[in-house]
Amino acid sequence: MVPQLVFRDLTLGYERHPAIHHLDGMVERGALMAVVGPNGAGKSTLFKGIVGILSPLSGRVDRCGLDRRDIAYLPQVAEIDRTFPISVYDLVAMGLWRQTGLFAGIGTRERDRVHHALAAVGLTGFEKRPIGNLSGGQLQRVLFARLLLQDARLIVLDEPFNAIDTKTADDLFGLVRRWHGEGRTILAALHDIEMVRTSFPEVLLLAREAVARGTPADVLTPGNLQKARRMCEAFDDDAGECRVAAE
Ligand SMILES: Nc1ncnc2c1ncn2[C@@H]1O[C@H](COP(=O)(O)OP(=O)(O)OP(=O)(O)O)[C@@H](O)[C@H]1O
Repeated sequence: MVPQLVFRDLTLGYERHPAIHHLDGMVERGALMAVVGPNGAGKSTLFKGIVGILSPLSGRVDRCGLDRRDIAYLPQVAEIDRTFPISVYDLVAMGLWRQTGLFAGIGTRERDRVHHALAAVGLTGFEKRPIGNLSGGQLQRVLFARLLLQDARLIVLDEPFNAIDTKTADDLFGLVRRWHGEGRTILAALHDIEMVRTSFPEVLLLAREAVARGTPADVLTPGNLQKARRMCEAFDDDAGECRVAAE
């Protein structure tokens, strides 16, 4: 088993208030892991810690030699500023920064790759559209096209299938399967428990700390899901750092 991520007594939070407490564990290289939990369980916070947007309050995330540029991150759609004046083509082309650098020009080969990525998500012809004119599902397709170009070893997807129709979710999950087949490590925060049961080999149930981890059949039991709900409801958002450790 080769680790891709190791959490060592990881505590993450905001303004010294922990949102994720004392997480230990490991994600294997090539894993396809769903992260589930009630609203406010800390899924997005964990992902921000993994990709390095949020520094730990204590403990650490070991990325096992991955460079930041080897990590692709799809934030929740709600976090994307759709008023930003950028076209579909330019947003997708941003996925090439890792290879081309920020200020290098884009040549014919790169242009072809952008067009191929857009074709792969079914958006040929949308190149000039401002992102503000897209539907939610179309924007999610654009963001997946950008991920395609990033060619990352670790792909972190925060609620990638929320508020999109079944066809779009199926199409985009096809890309996730493809990445998994290529040996990339994939983490996805999801609320669709049925999708996790049918499509993910591994799941982490979070409620500010790890409640359970393993196969969907072992983790997604009524007892564990109820426990996670109770733990989230009982959590004190104003708690100081290391409250748990001090108890
Ligand atoms: N920028 C922030 N500043 C302060 N607190 C935050 C911030 N972002 C999240 N939190 C808090 O951290 C806790 C965990 O939130 P997080 O967004 O990680 O949960 P989540 O599991 O992703 O929830 P959801 O399923 O609703 O997206 C919540 O109590 C939330 O209010």
